Amino acid sequence: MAKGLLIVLSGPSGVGKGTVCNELRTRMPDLVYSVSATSRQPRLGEEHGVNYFFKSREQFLEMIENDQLLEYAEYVGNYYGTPRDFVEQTLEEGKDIILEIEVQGALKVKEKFKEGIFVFLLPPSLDELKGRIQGRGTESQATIDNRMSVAAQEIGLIENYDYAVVNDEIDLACKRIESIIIAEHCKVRK
Ligand SMILES: Nc1nc2c(ncn2[C@@H]2O[C@H](COP(=O)(O)OP(=O)(O)O)[C@@H](O)[C@H]2O)c(=O)[nH]1
Ligand SMILES: Nc1ncnc2c1ncn2[C@@H]1O[C@H](COP(=O)(O)OP(=O)(O)O)[C@@H](O)[C@H]1O
Repeated sequence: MAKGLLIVLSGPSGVGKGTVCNELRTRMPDLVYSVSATSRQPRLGEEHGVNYFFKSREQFLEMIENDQLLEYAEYVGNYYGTPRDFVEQTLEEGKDIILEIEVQGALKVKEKFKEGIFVFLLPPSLDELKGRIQGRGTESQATIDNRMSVAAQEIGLIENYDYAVVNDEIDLACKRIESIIIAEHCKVRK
């Protein structure tokens, strides 16, 4: 059986990765989502095992030690990482899986999975990006400033990606990503 496709969706904080992924879940029910582990505190409404596997820093370090993570990164003071077994198992079963991760982690995945499909989600502008983070109301001003400076560095690494998708409207952004996945399935693999 052919292996599934590994799709990596990255982009700055607040660009709409979570929103786009939620919408894709409805539109592409066969696409599997990788649930990451993190040492950050849950936000209101977030559930363990659904949004993230919430871990203490010690538990997270133990996962690194035991080689349970495909990649991990420290981002604005917290650890985030992709559980390895679930990804490998899903691909072996011939199913497509999407990882929503930041740029350092995406570059590490690229070293291991050259055949992965790397998609960068862009905001229409940096002002719009700041507005979206502020509008979400989940971060303090200091965290927002920090995330904005990380965002500028992240956008500078876009050349490592296969596709750039602007998230101007959710519907359009999802259509672009759906089209990419469909096209990748039609590709002649050499
Ligand atoms: N490297 C890596 N980054 C992750 C992982 N899970 C989530 N992230 C990224 O970590 C960053 C911060 O995530 P989060 O605190 O949930 O904030 P938000 O995505 O900006 O709402 C985002 O860019 C996520 O895409 C992971 O498993 N590995
Ligand atoms: N295309 C869009 N147009 C307007 N607002 C959006 C769009 N996509 C996402 N948002 C809003 O931007 C904020 C950040 O989105 P979110 O999905 O949490 O981003 P991320 O997961 O990349 O940090 C949310 O309040 C969300 O409703």
